[in-house]
Amino acid sequence: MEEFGMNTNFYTFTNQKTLIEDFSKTIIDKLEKAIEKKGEAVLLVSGGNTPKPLFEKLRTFDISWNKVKIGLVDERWLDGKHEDSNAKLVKEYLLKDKASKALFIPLYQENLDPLKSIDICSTLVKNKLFPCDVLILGMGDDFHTASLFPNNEKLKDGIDLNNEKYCVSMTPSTAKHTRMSLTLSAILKADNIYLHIQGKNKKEVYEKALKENDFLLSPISAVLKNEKKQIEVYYNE
Ligand SMILES: O=C(O)[C@H](O)[C@@H](O)[C@H](O)[C@H](O)COP(=O)(O)O
Repeated sequence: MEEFGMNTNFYTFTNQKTLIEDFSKTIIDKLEKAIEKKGEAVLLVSGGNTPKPLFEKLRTFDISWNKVKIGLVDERWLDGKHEDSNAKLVKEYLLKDKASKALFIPLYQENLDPLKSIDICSTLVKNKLFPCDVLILGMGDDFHTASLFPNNEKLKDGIDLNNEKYCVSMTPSTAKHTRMSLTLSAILKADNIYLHIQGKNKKEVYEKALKENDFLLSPISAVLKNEKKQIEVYYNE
């Protein structure tokens, strides 16, 4: 079932399996079209639990993964071996089987202080991961997306559409670890932007976010209500 909002197309699936079947095919189609057109494709993914079955499905597709660059929409600033690292999550769930040939571009750099490395990370993301063909967001119950967290002093920079930097770093009050995140302006540069959410609770948060105009309280609302790009929302109960 499809519902069309201001800038959002909302696709509801009755279960995770049917969503993953449909969503993975949509993503693979975008990647293949990019490879056909440019000779390469860029996929940026978020962390969390929701994308795990999607990653496991994506890696089964037989496409030219050696022409796909995979990066992160955000990272907890941790060594790639730490259990909470998004790089670890991507390596464990996505960069296997057919997709093992993809080129992964990590955000975390051991010798950098994230709070002082925004310019370094922004340059890396801009030069190595953009133009971006597919960007997949998740959403927290606190209305965060990527690592753009509410009630955070750095969020203003993170969602300022005039901020030309591609990254922002913040230490959330509602989640563990200092983070490096793409900024809203970077996220909206992606050609195809998806929000992947699961469970009735997330649906309620999503519906509240559509009505919330204070983006400092609800960063996901800054994405959903943007005036530049269509957001494709994939949801199953
Ligand atoms: O690094 C992260 O934590 C993610 O990028 C984050 O934005 C995630 O997408 C949401 O927190 C949803 O996480 P779940 O899918 O686990 O609910």
